[in-house]
Amino acid sequence: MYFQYSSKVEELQKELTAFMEEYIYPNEKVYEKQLNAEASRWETVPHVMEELKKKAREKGLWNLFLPDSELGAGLTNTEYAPLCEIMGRSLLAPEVFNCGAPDTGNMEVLVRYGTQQQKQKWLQPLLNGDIRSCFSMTEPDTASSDATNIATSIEKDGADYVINGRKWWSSGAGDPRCRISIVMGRSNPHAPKYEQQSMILVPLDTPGVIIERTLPVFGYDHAPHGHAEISFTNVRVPEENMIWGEGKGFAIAQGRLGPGRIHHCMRLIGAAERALEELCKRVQYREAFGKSLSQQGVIGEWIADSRIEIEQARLLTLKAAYMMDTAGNKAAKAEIAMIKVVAPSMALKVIDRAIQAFGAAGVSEDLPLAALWANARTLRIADGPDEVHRAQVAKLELKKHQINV
Ligand SMILES: Cc1cc2nc3c(=O)[nH]c(=O)nc-3n(C[C@H](O)[C@H](O)[C@H](O)COP(=O)(O)OP(=O)(O)OC[C@H]3O[C@@H](n4cnc5c(N)ncnc54)[C@H](O)[C@@H]3O)c2cc1C
Repeated sequence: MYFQYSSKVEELQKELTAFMEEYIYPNEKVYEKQLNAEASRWETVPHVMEELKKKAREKGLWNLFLPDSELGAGLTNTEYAPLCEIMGRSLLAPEVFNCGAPDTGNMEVLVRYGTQQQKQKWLQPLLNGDIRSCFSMTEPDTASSDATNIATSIEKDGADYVINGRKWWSSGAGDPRCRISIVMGRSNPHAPKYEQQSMILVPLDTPGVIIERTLPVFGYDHAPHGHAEISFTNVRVPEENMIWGEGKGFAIAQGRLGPGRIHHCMRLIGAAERALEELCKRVQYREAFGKSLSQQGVIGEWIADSRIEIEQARLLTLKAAYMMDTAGNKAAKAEIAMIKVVAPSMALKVIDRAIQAFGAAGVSEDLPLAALWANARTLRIADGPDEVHRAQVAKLELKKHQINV
């Protein structure tokens, strides 16, 4: 095993860290202030965001997630992991580097499965950071952790498809720059179970698409990004909007969700690192009962456990990334499922200890900890709940040790 990052990655780590310190952390509060100064938190994007995007792009810190070197930075998953981790230290950062969800997953879909026309119309503006996108799979009325349940219909009608259904938790749909959704729905109800669903491109300004509301997460509205409930009523799009072909929804999901899931895990490690750093600084200057908090035995244990848990999660993330690079996303499914269980729980524990060490300040919005915790908690559900990933790991393990009964 070789644990050293390449010089290219080390250089990018340095540049990203410098950018975070100079531009991201000082602008977290500026972003919130600009958002709150608007009449509505949903209608405009704080101008500091576009300024930061411009700076990041000028410095070449742009589309780092895309392995395709003509379109992205040409980094492997293993190379991208430590960089994505740095971005995960702030909820503001991923978008600044055009590396935010769900756009990254949607761009990967278009790169892999899109037609030339789809790429020109939707991929290029996404790569440029000119528009944003959302992904609409989950439905309020179906248990969406099992995507075979997805009930939204996609019916062929002449040279069009007509979509009817209701989605929710379409992240990013609240953003005024969000123009397009990749919608998953049932196009072939009589086909075998895993060939019934398709993914289709639906511009959000198509008649019949209505954003009904956005859903807050533990009280955080995540404006202007948001998580939207969207109704689709007789929504008509041309047949060329179908991605790859009818019935390919599951096949695309396999390609899309692997990278998306591991990116979340990489960012969670960064969030945990930031929390641990804040904790360590705090406990050295804060005194209670005659000595600094760092001298209270239990706090030393929190610090040690946090460091141990972060390192474990990072190694598993890198193993998953390595498997994706060398054996492909499908072959890496056990590692992706494992890290998707490990990373959110690890981050929750580490961030929670930091919150505790800050006392009441820890749960306030003066610090980023509460928001980071809320975000990490959603990732035990979003992109598949823990239980489903554990079931996948168990299934693969049992397959390895099959006996005849
Ligand atoms: C902040 C956030 C952002 C999201 N963004 C998006 C998005 O952009 N696009 C999108 O389409 N969706 C998005 N989602 C939705 C998310 O992917 C789904 O919530 C998730 O897949 C679970 O589906 P469900 O909510 O229908 O839960 P259900 O399917 O109803 O499951 C409920 C619970 O049942 C249990 N369960 C399920 N299966 C099993 C099993 N096999 N064994 C044991 N227990 C089980 C689990 O505890 C699970 O949490 C987002 C969710 C959140 C919270």
